[in-house]
Amino acid sequence: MVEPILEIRAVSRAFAARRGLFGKSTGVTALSNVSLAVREGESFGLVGESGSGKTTLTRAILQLDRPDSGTILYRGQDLASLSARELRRLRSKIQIVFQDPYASLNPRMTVLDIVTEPMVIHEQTLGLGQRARRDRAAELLSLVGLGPQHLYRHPHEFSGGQRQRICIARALASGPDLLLLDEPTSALDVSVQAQVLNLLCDLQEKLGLTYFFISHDLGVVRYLCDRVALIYKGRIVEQGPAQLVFDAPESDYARMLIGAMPKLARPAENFSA
Ligand SMILES: Nc1ncnc2c1ncn2[C@@H]1O[C@H](COP(=O)(O)OP(=O)(O)OP(=O)(O)O)[C@@H](O)[C@H]1O
Repeated sequence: MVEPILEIRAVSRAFAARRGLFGKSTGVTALSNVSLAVREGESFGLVGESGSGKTTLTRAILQLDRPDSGTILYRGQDLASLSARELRRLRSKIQIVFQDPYASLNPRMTVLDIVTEPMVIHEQTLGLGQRARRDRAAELLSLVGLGPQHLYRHPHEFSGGQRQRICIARALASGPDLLLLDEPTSALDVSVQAQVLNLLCDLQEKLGLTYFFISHDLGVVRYLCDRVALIYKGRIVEQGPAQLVFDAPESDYARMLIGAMPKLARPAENFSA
């Protein structure tokens, strides 16, 4: 079998007890024995309601937080065993697009500075000089449907959808093969959501990207993802091919989620532009 690009093996993470009402200690188990594998070139959806552990897992994949136990492997390499240099290189291969394109762009920076910033951070790996970085930024903008005339503008001059395109261009700047998409369309109008989702599909096809798509929106996940895992209170309650999970859910939680969203029946109608 082909080695997964990303594998999560039995990852658990608890957070220290907080003092609750009446001085009672309350610990939080954010992730409990989570295992999943993402195959190269696929879109894998992680679906769960607020507080189910999605952000904690994402932070662990990005090495911003360490699990208490378990292993995270990128192309078979245990992230915990990498040297600082190897980790830097790895960070150029795994990038993230956040939910809110308004909050995730520095208003004082030009689009050129925003899109070239990862090229500067990963200069050792990419070896691009200033001129090459500018040319690459223009190429990336064109790839996401913007033009070179946008390079010297600031984020406030763009719509939400355009800002998310800039975020996607920035995420692609270091040449990643795995994109973590953290609710990338949920802050956008529905019509714009469809355009950004279509752009993500096109980019995946053109660049052979793998997507780890984090969402609580089952319609979006059903539209975009090949396989899906449902997470509830830090545990994976069901995972498998998206069609199977949506058409014949096995767990009560999956049935409840899917049953609560009747408009999902024909997702293509909702999203085709
Ligand atoms: N640093 C922390 N300290 C204490 N508890 C935390 C911390 N980070 C997360 N938690 C708790 O861990 C659980 C999982 O949180 P997490 O943010 O991973 O969920 P989520 O699925 O990403 O939610 P959302 O969709 O709202 O972002 C929650 O109960 C949360 O309160």
